[in-house]
Amino acid sequence: MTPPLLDLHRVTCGFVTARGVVRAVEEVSLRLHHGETLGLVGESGCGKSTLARLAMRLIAPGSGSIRFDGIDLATARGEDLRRYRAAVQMVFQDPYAALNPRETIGTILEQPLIVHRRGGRSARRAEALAMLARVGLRPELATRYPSELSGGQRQRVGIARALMLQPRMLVCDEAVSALDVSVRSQVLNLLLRLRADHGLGMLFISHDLSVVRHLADRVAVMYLGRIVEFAPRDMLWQAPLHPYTRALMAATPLANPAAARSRVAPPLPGEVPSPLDPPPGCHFHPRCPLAIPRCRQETPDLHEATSGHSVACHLAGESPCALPMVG
Ligand SMILES: Nc1ncnc2c1ncn2[C@@H]1O[C@H](COP(=O)(O)OP(=O)(O)OP(=O)(O)O)[C@@H](O)[C@H]1O
Repeated sequence: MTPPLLDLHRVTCGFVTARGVVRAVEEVSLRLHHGETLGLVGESGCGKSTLARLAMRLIAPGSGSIRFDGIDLATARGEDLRRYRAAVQMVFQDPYAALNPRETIGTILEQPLIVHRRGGRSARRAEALAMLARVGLRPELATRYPSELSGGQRQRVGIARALMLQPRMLVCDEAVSALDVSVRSQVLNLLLRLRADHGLGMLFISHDLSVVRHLADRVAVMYLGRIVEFAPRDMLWQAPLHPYTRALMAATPLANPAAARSRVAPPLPGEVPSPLDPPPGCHFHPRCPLAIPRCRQETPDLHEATSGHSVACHLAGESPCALPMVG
């Protein structure tokens, strides 16, 4: 059987700080299949970027394992590591910060080919021009500098650069969050088209539910370092099971117009607690309108409530009808 493209198994990652250990990611298990887009949503600080950095092998987990196409990232060496590095690329939130201001767009696009020793000078230049066309940019832009481009054009360059090595997976961390609404939908549509053309797998991280709804096949909802719900996109929007997911949807009118009209679910009260000292039991219990004593003591497991739809909530499995409906 083909292994998943990305396979995280009980991954935990903490950061040691002067004030204690920040538990950024706790026991996260996720599988991303070939060609699939996995959306990862949650409020700021819940561990989304840490998960992206783990998948990019920029940091190593404290425990658990991460495999890419069967390759264990902790022990990968030589050819395996080289293959992984070419196959997994990242698109950043702020393309301006991610592009070298002193290099022309053409040179920026050629850089990955130079690093991976692919092609001669003229072949590289031709590939850079072809990639500009593929992301909807004019060839003249190859001689321009990042400062001469608009935000949308820069993000297209960021995407083009990520595609130069013909990767099999893109990690997009808030890739469209900095863009104006109209440019955002153009870039999202570009990503959709490229995904289809290249058969790309995508880990698509965003705090914006409407963006994830547009793009993702399956969605993982994260809260304070843990996955609290995981489901195919339509299933999640039709029947969100976790009170946190419901509250997030209610707080995002665009993600759920029905919820915007009739706010049955309560808005999200309070702030995300500190990951330096997360609440015991279910991390969400201090903000949960439905919390029962068990939620303060016992960590709910992420379990399959219906086929393909997992949730970590003591109440969701037992009496879904008790939960307020959104929309
Ligand atoms: N290098 C680090 N050292 C210490 N703490 C860190 C480090 N990186 C992240 N954190 C902490 O880990 C937690 C998770 O951060 P992370 O950036 O992964 O969350 P996020 O969901 O991506 O949030 P945002 O959308 O704001 O980036 C936060 O409390 C953050 O302050």
